[in-house]
Amino acid sequence: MIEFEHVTKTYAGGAEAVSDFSCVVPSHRTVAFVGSSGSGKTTLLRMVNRMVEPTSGRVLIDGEDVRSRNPVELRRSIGYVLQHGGLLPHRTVIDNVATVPVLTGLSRRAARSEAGALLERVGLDPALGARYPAQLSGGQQQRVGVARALAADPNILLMDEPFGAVDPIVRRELQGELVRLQSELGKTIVFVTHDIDEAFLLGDEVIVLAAGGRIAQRGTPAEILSNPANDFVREFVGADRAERRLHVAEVAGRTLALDETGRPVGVLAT
Ligand SMILES: Nc1ncnc2c1ncn2[C@@H]1O[C@H](COP(=O)(O)OP(=O)(O)OP(=O)(O)O)[C@@H](O)[C@H]1O
Repeated sequence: MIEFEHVTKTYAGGAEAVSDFSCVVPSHRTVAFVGSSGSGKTTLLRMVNRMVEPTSGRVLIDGEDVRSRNPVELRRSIGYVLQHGGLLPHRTVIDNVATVPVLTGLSRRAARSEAGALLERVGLDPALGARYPAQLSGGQQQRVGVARALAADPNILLMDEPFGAVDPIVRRELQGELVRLQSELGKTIVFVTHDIDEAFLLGDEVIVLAAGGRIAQRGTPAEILSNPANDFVREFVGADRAERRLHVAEVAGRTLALDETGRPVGVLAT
């Protein structure tokens, strides 16, 4: 479980990027932080692995203040996936995935063998392990990024717009893979995105952020869709969803449009 307790962040010379933010990310669940550019999503995510220190407030993992943890060890114990993979360009794919397990004491041979299995787990042909990152497509690189984040078998995965730089079709594929992986692995995931559809698809709970890391609304996708808290959320949620194969169902007295996976994608006017 991750707890943000009244965290605030003011960067040197800047305005408050996050002000008085509190939330709980329960173990084995995915919480999606969604908001437009500059709403403080990345700042919040990086507080978890101490890449950003809050100006005030604290972040706890399983009840322990992250400030009491050694930052290097903390980062090695948490999976982190970035928009551009963050892969080391001069190392092969297999060695990129094996890096952390080697650092934590596994033999190179054992780490590579594990890395091969992880590549398969994220839907890649292990033969791609011999390539360098630049020799992979954007979608394949993101899969490697996920495999690398899983390599230390972390309880927590931090994902910062991990599918933001790939085309919409590959993006859908990667989202589907993550849903499948999460149902097998049950990690505690904080997923940052500016795409509300992605947040609804992946988040057990969604936190809609306004400027300054202020919470505009939090809830399950169905709660937010059936009852947007204000105009800001209503506008954020109201994108065109006509291309989906939809069906309707009654939830909490409202008629919701659900997509083929049963996820709510809109409220029908009555
Ligand atoms: N190192 C920094 N120094 C000064 N200001 C910063 C720094 N990092 C972020 N900021 C500012 O803090 C605010 C929040 O930034 P943050 O990256 O957390 O937002 P975000 O929601 O993740 O945005 P995006 O979707 O564009 O990545 C922005 O106004 C940004 O300019």
